[in-house]
Amino acid sequence: MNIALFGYGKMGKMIEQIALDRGHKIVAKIEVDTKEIDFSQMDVAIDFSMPSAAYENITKCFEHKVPVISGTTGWLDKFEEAKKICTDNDSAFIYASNFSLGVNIFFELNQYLAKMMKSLDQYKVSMEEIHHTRKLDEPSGTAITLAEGIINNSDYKGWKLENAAENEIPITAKRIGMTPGTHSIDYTSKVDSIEIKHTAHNREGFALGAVIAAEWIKGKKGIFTMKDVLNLG
Ligand SMILES: NC(=O)C1=CN([C@@H]2O[C@H](COP(=O)(O)OP(=O)(O)OC[C@H]3O[C@@H](n4cnc5c(N)ncnc54)[C@H](O)[C@@H]3O)[C@@H](O)[C@H]2O)C=CC1
Ligand SMILES: O=C(O)C1=N[C@H](C(=O)O)C[C@H](O)C1
Repeated sequence: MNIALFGYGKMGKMIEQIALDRGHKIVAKIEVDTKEIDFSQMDVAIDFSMPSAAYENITKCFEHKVPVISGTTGWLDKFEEAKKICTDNDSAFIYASNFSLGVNIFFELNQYLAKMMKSLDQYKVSMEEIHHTRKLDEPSGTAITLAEGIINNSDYKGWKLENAAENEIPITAKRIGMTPGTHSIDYTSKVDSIEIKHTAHNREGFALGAVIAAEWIKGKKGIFTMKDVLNLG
């Protein structure tokens, strides 16, 4: 399959390595905003760029009917517009705040736990995410997906990084060294705590998930999620 990489930083390079190992060809590596892109050879585009660049990269691909796998976080204020442009152009799209298999299982576990905790008022939820010091956005996209998973299955109404109200989930974002990505959710009462945690040991899981998603989307039209790709029901 011919893959175009939008963004050739830490993730772009890791994705290239995995895609080549799986027999794919990299037909473009785009690192800056440019008008001279040849879309004709692309079967799928994978965007791991920057919050400020993702929307334009993704929508340009849709206009050329190139399916997109998007992993860039911090641009979701334009998500609905991007989905509309995908549909209008009969293209295909998967966005995931986290492409790793482990985190996608963790998303399911988080929702299941939130449902069980819903009626237990004595427990208060909180979340912590830790990433490397070069990360541009906070909280992480993964933390936002986790917070939405709790909100959709409980009486919590939102999330906040600081000064969370009683019905909001407090999120602490820490930036430490080279940390690839650690997310934990804690339910604490006066007598005990329950904690679930996912720790990425490196970036390989994110990159493999993105390449698997690219293989899966080839030839499809529409808007999908990693739940579809991984058959998580
Ligand atoms: N969904 C997931 O599983 C994961 C998502 N991410 C997200 O992916 C994004 C990239 O992460 P990293 O590779 O670690 O960052 P990075 O900073 O190492 O790489 C970003 C690259 O984008 C390039 N870039 C800047 N403007 C561009 C443009 N207009 N078009 C194309 N490329 C452009 C930069 O030159 C840089 O090489 C971040 O938003 C991060 O949060 C990171 C890991 C996993
Ligand atoms: O920027 C990163 O590195 C990561 N970003 C994603 C996020 O914001 O959740 C996924 C992963 O945690 C690594």
